[in-house]
Amino acid sequence: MTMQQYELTQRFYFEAAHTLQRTVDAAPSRRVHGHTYLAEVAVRGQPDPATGMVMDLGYLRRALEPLRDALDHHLLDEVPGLERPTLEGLCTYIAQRLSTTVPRLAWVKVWREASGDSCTLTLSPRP
Ligand SMILES: Nc1nc2c(c(=O)[nH]1)N=C([C@H](O)[C@H](O)COP(=O)(O)OP(=O)(O)OP(=O)(O)O)CN2
Ligand SMILES: [Zn+2]
Repeated sequence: MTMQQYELTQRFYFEAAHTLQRTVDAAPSRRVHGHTYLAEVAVRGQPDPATGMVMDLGYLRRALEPLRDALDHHLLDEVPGLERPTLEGLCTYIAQRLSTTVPRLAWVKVWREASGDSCTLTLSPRP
């Protein structure tokens, strides 16, 4: 029988400003402007027989709190450790920040509901 894998997810949102250097819509993108972002992270695994949980969601929520604090109402261009203020950069940043505190991270998704833009970073399982 194949081993069953569960994905446990937790979502948060943040409001943030940024500027972007790009060739499409270059002038408005260079100006400081803001978006409402949503981010979701998934942990993959099997429930611990003792608890029935892959991971306690309370633990995951606690791990996400400092991340939200670092991003919400910030100018993303100035957030230490966030190399690019793009959806891709945010996925990388969130994955890196969680890598030391959240085991078995499966993917990180960041999106903007209003425009329908999203990026998902899929993390390969550690050998
Ligand atoms: N690959 C990526 N491309 C773009 C990203 C990104 O994170 N990754 N981000 C942006 C911008 O943040 C930008 O503000 C969105 O611009 P745009 O697609 O032009 O949409 P807007 O709603 O801001 O523009 P309207 O002209 O109001 O529709 C761009 N690209
Ligand atoms: Zn933008």
